[in-house]
Amino acid sequence: MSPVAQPVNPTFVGAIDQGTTSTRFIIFNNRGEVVAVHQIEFEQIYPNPGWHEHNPEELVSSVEQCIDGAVEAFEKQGHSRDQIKAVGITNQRETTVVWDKTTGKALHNAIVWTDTRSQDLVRKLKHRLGAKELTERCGLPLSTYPSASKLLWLLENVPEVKAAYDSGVLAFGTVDTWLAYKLNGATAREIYVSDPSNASRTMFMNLQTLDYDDELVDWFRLDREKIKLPKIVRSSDPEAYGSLASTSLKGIKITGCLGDQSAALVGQKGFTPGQAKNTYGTGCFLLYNVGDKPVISTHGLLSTVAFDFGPGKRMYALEGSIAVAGSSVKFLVDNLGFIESSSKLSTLAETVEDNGGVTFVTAFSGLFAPYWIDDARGTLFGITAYTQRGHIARATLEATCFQTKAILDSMAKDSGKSLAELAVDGGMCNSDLIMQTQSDLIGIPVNRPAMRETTALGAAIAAGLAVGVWSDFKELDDVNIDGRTLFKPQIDAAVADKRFERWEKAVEMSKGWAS
Ligand SMILES: Nc1ncnc2c1ncn2[C@@H]1O[C@H](COP(=O)(O)OP(=O)(O)O)[C@@H](O)[C@H]1O
Ligand SMILES: O=P(O)(O)OC[C@H](O)CO
Repeated sequence: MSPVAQPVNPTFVGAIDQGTTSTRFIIFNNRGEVVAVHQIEFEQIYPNPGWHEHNPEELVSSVEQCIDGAVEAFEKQGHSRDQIKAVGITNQRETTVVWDKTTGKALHNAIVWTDTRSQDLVRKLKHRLGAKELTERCGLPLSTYPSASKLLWLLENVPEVKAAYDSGVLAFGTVDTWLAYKLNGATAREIYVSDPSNASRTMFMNLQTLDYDDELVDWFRLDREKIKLPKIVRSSDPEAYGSLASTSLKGIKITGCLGDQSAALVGQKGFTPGQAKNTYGTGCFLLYNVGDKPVISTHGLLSTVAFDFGPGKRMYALEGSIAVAGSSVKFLVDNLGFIESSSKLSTLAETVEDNGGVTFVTAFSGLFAPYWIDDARGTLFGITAYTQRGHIARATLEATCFQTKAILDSMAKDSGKSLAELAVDGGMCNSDLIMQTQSDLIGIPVNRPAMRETTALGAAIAAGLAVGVWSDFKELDDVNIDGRTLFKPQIDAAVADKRFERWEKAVEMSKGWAS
C-alpha cells in the first residue's frame, strides 16, 4: 500500500485480528489510519459434515507471520518499530482450544464457533433441570454455538482431554486466551486471561458480575478444582495481557483484547447506547449498544458484553448472530466453482435482474438469531429449469440481508426503538449490490465507512486507551469519519415486505432436516 501522510509526532498501535478465515496484523497511526497490513488465510478443516476445526498452532504462527510482515512494510516507510506503543488482540469468538498447561501444547484442533458436532449433547442438556434459566444469567441460549458444549464434547470424546482434566492440567480458552498465552511464551510466563466480551461467549460468565458463576459451571457438571478457567480482566489493561515474547515486536505490551464483534462496535465508535453496527464477515453479527446494564432478549437475540474499559465505560449489547454470511459466498467459490473469487459474486448476481424465484436458506450450521433452529440445514427453494447461476448468487447474498431484517425486527421489539441507520463493515460489505439490497429490505440507510478494518481498529483503540495513545473516547471523535457511503432504500416497503414473507416461509420449510 502507498504510504499515508503521517500526523506530527505520530505514535502507532498494532492490532492482531484473528478471524475465522484469515489473520491480519494492522498498524494504525494515532489518527486511526491504516499504515501497514499483512494478512494470511489459513486452513479450514472439515473432518465430517457439520464439523469445523482450526489447527491452534497454525493460528499462532499465522499471527506471528502477520506481525513480521506488517512490521517489515511499516519500516520500509521509514518508521521504526519502537514507535509502536502497544498491541491489541481481536478474535473469532466461541472457538474453543484446549491444551496441557504443563507442556503448553494443544490437545485437539480448535473447535470453531460454526461447528455443530455437539448437537445431540445440546439436545440432552435442554432436558436438564434449570436449562431454561441459563440465558438470564449468561445471555446466551443453549445451543452448539457457545464454547460450553464444545468443551463438554471434547471431555466426552477425546481421552487425552479427559485425562488432562482428571489430573488437573487441562487449560481451556477461547482464541484470545490461547493467543495471549502462546504469544507470551506459553509455560514460560503462564498468562492465562480473557476479557469479558470473549468470556461472555462461553456460558460460564455471569453478565452482572463479569466473573464466572459457580452455579453455571456446576450446571455443566464441570469441577473447578480440576479446571481452572482463564482470569477475566478488562478489555483494556496495561499489564494483564503481558507482552510479545517473540516476533519483530518482542517486548511490546499487549494492552487490549476484544471479541471481534465487540471490536467492530468499538471501531465504529458505538460507545453510546442506541448505536449499532452490522459486520458481514464469515458470519454476520449485529450489535446494538444497550448501555451499562444487560438487556435479556425475549425475541431470539443474545445479550453480551460490548466492552469493559473500566467503571463508567462498561457497556452491554443486544446481538443478532447470523452463522453464515461471507462463508456462503466462499461456498459458491470453493465448493461449487460458481465464480473465481468472492469479490466477483456481485458481478455474477448482476447478470440477472432478480432471484428468479429462488430462495436460499443458508442454514449450514442450523439457523442462529433470531430463529435458533438447530435442525435446519442449507436448503434451496424454487429451482426450475429457468434457474441460472446468477439467480442462486443473488439468493445467496439476499439470505444474509433477510436475516439481518429479521434481527432488526427483533431488536425493535426488545428495545422499543427502531434504528434510523445501520453502520456496516466486514468483507461482504465491499459489495455495493449487497449493501443496496440490505437497505432496500430494511427500509433505512446503510452507512459504510471508507476504512473497513473496523474490527482491527477496535482492538487498536482498546490497546491505545490503556497506554495513553488516546486518553478518552472524545479524542477519537475524528477517527474513521471520512469517505463514508450511504445506501438509501430504493424500493417500496410493500415490495420489501412481500419478499420478506417469502423468506420467512422458506425458513419455516427448512426446519427438521437434521433431526
Ligand atoms: N466483494 C465481496 N462480495 C461478497 N463477499 C465478499 C466480498 N469480499 C469478501 N467477501 C466475503 O467476506 C468474508 C471475509 O470477510 P472478513 O471480514 O475478512 O471475515 P473474517 O473476519 O470472518 O475472516 C469471506 O467469507 C468472503 O467470502
Ligand atoms: O469471523 P467472523 O468475523 O465472522 O466472526 C466470528 C464471530 O466472532 C463468531 O461469533
